[in-house]
Amino acid sequence: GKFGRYGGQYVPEALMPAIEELTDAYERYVLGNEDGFMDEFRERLADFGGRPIPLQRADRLSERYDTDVFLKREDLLHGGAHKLNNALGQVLLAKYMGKERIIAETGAGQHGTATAMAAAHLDMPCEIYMGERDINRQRPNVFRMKLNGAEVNPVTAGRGTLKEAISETMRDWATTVENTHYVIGSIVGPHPFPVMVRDFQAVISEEMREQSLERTGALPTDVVACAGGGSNTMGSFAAFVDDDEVALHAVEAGGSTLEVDEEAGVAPNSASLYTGEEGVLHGARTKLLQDSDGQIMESHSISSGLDYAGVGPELAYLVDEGRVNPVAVDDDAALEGFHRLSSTEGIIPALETAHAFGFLEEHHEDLGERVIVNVSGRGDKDLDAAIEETDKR
Ligand SMILES: CC/C=C(/N=C/c1c(COP(=O)(O)O)cnc(C)c1O)C(=O)O
Repeated sequence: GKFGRYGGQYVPEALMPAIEELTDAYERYVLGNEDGFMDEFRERLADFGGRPIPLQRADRLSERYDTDVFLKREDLLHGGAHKLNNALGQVLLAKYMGKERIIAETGAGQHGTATAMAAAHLDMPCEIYMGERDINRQRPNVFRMKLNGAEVNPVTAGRGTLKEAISETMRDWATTVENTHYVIGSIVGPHPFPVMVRDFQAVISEEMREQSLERTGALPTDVVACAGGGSNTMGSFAAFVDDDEVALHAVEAGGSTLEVDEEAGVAPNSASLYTGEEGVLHGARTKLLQDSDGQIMESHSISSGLDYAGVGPELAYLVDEGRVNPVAVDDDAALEGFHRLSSTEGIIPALETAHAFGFLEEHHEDLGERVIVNVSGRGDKDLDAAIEETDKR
C-alpha cells in the first residue's frame, strides 16, 4: 500500500481490523472479480450510471486554442459528476462484504449525493457528514442527499469543510466497523482506499483511451484534470501512466494566492502538490499544506471540492517522479473558466472543473495537438456561488 515514501496505513489500532477486512475484500472482489463483482459493478455503472460517457470535441475551444480539444463528459454521469463511479463501486462492495450501513464525508456534496444515490439504488441506509460551511455553499446537493433517503450530519468543528468532515466520518467508523462501511470520496486515506478508489475511477481513462484511438487514431498528447483529493485526476490518468508520451496535468486550486501566511496557519489555496510538504493526514503519508511546526493549515478555494489541505499519495508520488505536472489555478481564473465553458460550449461546469479550463486558457501554448480535459462535474450546484463571486469582482 505504498507509493514510494507515500501511502501506508497510519490509523488507530481500533481501525486496523476494519482496514484488514477491507483490504481482503478489495483483493478478492476488485482485483480478483470474485463472484463476478466487477462484472456487476460495470453492468450497474452502465444501466444506473449511464456509461460509457462521451468524449466530445469542443469545437469553439479547439478554434480558440488552435488545437483539438476533447471533453470527457463526466458531468453527464448520473448525479452530475464522476463521483458515482467510486460511490457505486464501494456501496456494492459493502453489500458483498455483508455490511448494513453506509457512511461518507462530502465537501462539494457531489460525493455525498453519489453515495446517497448508490445507497438508495442498492437499498442500504446512508449517513453523510458535511461541514456547516459546505452545507451553506452547496445547498442543492444537501436537498438531493435527503431526497435520496440519506441523513446529512452537519460538522461544526474547525472551518466546517472537507478536512473536518473526513475526520468526523472516521470517528464514526471507528465505533461502527462491524456493520458499517465508510465510502471514502477520493484517493486519500489508509491503504487500500487510494488504490481502490483509483481502480473504480479508472473507467474514465479506460474509455478515454479507447475513444481517442477510435476518433483520432492516436493517444492524446495531454490529459488535464482538476485535483482535490485526486480521484477524477487519477481516474483520468490511470490508463496513460505507462505511456510517457502522454503529458498529465493535475490542476489544483490556487485560491486567492499561493503566498502562505505561516503565522495565521492559513493557506489561501489548496495547492498541496504544488506547495505542500510531506506529512500524514487521514491515515496516509502524502503532501500537505502545513506550517513550519507541521500543523496542518486551513486551505481555501472558491470550490468546495478542491478545498482540502491534502492530496492522494499516488498523485504525490507521480509528481515527485516527474510523471505528473502539478499546476495551480487561482479563484479568478477558475471563475473565468466557468463562464468561458458555459458561454462558448454550452456546458456549465462545476467550479472544481472550471480550474482545468483556467489552466487551458493560461497554458494552451505549451500543449500538444490532442488535448483531453476531464469535465469532472456540472455546475448546477454552484450557480449561486458563481453569481455572487462574479458580482463581487
Ligand atoms: C470527497 C470530497 C470531494 C467532493 N468533490 C470533489 C470534486 C472534485 C475533486 O475531487 P477529486 O476528483 O477527488 O480530486 C472534482 N470535481 C467535482 C465536480 C467534485 O465534486 C465532494 O464531496 O463532492
